Amino acid sequence: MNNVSCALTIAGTDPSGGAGIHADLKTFQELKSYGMSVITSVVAQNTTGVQEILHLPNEMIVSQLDSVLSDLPVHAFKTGMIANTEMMEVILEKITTINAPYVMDPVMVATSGDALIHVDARSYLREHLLPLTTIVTPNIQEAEFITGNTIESLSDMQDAANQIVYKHGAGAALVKGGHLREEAVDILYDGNKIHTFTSERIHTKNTHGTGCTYSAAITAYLSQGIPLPKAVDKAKRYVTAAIKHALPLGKGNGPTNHFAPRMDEARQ
Ligand SMILES: Nc1ncnc2c1ncn2[C@@H]1O[C@H](COP(=O)(O)OP(=O)(O)O)[C@@H](O)[C@H]1O
Ligand SMILES: Cc1ncc(COP(=O)(O)O)c(N)n1
Repeated sequence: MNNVSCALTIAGTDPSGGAGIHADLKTFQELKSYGMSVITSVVAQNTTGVQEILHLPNEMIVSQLDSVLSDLPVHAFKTGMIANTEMMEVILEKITTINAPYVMDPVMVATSGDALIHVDARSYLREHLLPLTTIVTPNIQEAEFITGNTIESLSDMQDAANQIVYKHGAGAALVKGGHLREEAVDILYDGNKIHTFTSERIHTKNTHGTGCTYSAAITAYLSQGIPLPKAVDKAKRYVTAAIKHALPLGKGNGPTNHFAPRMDEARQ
């Protein structure tokens, strides 16, 4: 098979299959990019929350990155959960050698409310990793941390997206308003203009892994050479269908459904 698009995720695990590496690989597969993964932390979690976390030694993270980078092409990559500053430092050194779009999901807290990264690591992420990105995809809470400002309206989201690019050096910023208004509105600033992506709000508690799914879909489309903002537009459709048909599995917040976007497309 020629012209295969290769997408890499660097993130933590979710044995219940809804978030992290698992959501990323399912999304890459559904969108027809070849998926690869480097695991940062093994997370015992499910739809109700996080039970335990084991961080892999930094040497093992580097070793996994070397295994991939010495042997296979990477056409786009994303980072998710990177738990602490030391881990960020070793990952930074390796990813600066990759010549491909970089999507950062600045994961800080899980949908369940459990902290996924050390508080100190947030500043390192903002100061050192953010300037390397092609696009960063913060939710409101993460955008508030990055900018230091409260976000309560669409115009606050636009200001935050602008600031994340101009002041903090991201290539582009997609501020996700999933939790803000009746409609699910996301604001993208790509360095040229503001783009708005709106979908209906779906009344469901099954939103485990939505942020991972969205950023993985953007990564898959970028790996295929689709430019921003088209890649975001297509990814927004993917995640909306995945939430609309989210699976009522588990006792807490159920996972997104990766078969759903394909089914929706087939119906059109
Ligand atoms: N209930 C919902 N209905 C429709 N779209 C949603 C809903 N919740 C979140 N979204 C959308 O899902 C995507 C992921 O956003 P969000 O849930 O805010 O990310 P995170 O998981 O990082 O908190 C965004 O496009 C957001 O607008
Ligand atoms: C390993 C890992 N990474 C990220 C998330 C965030 O998930 P969500 O997409 O629901 O914010 C998670 N729960 N676990």
